[in-house]
Amino acid sequence: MLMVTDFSLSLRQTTLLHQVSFSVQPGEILTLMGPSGSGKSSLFAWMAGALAGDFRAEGELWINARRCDNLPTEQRGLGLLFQDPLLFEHFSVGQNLLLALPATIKGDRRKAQVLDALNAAELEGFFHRDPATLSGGQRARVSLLRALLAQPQALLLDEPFSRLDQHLRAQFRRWVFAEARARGIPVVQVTHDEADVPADGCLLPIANWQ
Ligand SMILES: Nc1ncnc2c1ncn2[C@@H]1O[C@H](COP(=O)(O)OP(=O)(O)OP(=O)(O)O)[C@@H](O)[C@H]1O
Repeated sequence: MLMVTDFSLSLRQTTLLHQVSFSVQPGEILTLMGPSGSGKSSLFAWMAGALAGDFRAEGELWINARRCDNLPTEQRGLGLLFQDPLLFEHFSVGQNLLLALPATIKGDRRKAQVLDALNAAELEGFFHRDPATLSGGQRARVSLLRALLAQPQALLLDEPFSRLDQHLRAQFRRWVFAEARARGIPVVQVTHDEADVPADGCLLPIANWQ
């Protein structure tokens, strides 16, 4: 389970968010929606341990009963998906995915797991592909595989569907949510599009404070 308690965020003298709390069960999808500039991406950056700039943040982040807000990013166990998936462009698709695997997976099992994941994502034959040659939908799927292969405790989605055309968007969204449910991963997403909110998901409005 992922839980945020009493999260407050201010930027210089301005309070952006005041005591926001939520929890997300395994396989559940929580959607944060709110006006531009209300602090949604900054909340994500704080959860990921990457809040920079002049912000002041308070609150607690718990992931599977472990307090994480004081841990370095790499120890939080979060998978992240953004609007513009960043891949290592000088590595192949397969190498990008191998890098995501935990060190506990050894030897031949590493490549086998990556090949299985590519097959499951209908990307068979893509192991040696140069990321620069991928379509938007293929790149999105590779970025999700990369997040999932790292065996995350929770997934944060910051508008990862918004750059895809409508058909691909619906398809990719279904796939992301199905994977999260099947693996019991709690998901928090930020979106501006109500179509991204699953019928059985929860919606948390983030309003401009004050
Ligand atoms: N690095 C930064 N330094 C200073 N101010 C910043 C920085 N990043 C964002 N801001 C400001 O902080 C506020 C919150 O920004 P944030 O990106 O979290 O909002 P958001 O709700 O995600 O907006 P959007 O829906 O437009 O993505 C905005 O007023 C923004 O201009």
